[in-house]
Amino acid sequence: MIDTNLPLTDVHRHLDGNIRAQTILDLGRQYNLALPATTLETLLPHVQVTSNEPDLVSFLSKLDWGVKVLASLDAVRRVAYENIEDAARNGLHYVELRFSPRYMAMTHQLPVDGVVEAVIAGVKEGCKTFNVEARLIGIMSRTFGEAACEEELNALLAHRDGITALDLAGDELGFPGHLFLNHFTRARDAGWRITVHAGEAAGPESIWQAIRDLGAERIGHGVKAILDPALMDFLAEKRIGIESCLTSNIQTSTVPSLAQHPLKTFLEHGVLASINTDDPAVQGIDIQHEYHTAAPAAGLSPAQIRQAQINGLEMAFLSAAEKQALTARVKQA
Ligand SMILES: O=c1[nH]cnc2c1ncn2[C@@H]1O[C@H](CO)[C@@H](O)[C@H]1O
Ligand SMILES: [Zn+2]
Repeated sequence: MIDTNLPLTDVHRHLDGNIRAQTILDLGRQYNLALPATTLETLLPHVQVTSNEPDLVSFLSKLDWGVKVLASLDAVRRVAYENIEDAARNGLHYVELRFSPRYMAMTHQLPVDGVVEAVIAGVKEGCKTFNVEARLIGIMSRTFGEAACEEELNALLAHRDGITALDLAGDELGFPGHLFLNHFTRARDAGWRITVHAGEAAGPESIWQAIRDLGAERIGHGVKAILDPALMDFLAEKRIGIESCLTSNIQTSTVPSLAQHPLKTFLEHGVLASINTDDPAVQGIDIQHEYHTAAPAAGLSPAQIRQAQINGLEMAFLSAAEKQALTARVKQA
């Protein structure tokens, strides 16, 4: 199902939603932290989704143990490095990793800009070791409000050259996009690309708002676009990328079943949509599962799955020359 002559990408993957359970155990021991369990088997239900959660916010609480063990900047560097190792193991040639530095810093009061620096360093080292190409997307966690997001943005801007784009994630219903207009103006002024989690918990108006007011060139999830025919046309015409995450949308109860997922309709409508993971370690999935199991269950034909793979590269926050170079490297291999 995956075309091995084409780059395999994942452009929607949370670095801090992809901390290995084994690493949570290791760091808990290393820093003498109280964890809810002491073996991998008994820890898993606390750090992984075992059955679908009733809503997005319940799902998101599953990420908390991963960041609670980040007791030092070394720990942050380790999880960043392991994210690249995992990407390589999953067969990814290119990955965009997004992370919320203030969320990662919160439990142990790490310096937020230090977290940004440690993530950049760990990813850079990983890319060299594992021959994976990566870009970083800074997340503002909307769940903590406008002031916290400003702090988060300032820390990201302190390392602006190591960051490619800005995103807004967390509780979409509780903290709508209009609260963050100034934040996104600053991000665009810094020359960053923009993607926004929208139309996951809230409706199509949230997607319109992300595009028109926040400057989003891509949308995370965008599931609710299906409810608005004018928006569907607009997305297709303007080549706005939709970062679909199939299994995630089931686990958050955003979509009742894969058979009812709108990705197939997006592709039929000519929308630039791709297949991505979201929070693979928390979800207990990887990109291979999304292509080989979730996509067929969502009704995608082999040709549509291939189109989604092509779209993933087109949507990537890379220059045309960088995309060409990546394609050439994969063909040669
Ligand atoms: O599927 C999702 N939808 C919305 N926000 C998410 C999702 N997965 C993770 N985060 C949020 O992203 C930040 C960590 O990178 C956290 O704010 C987490 O709650
Ligand atoms: Zn996400």
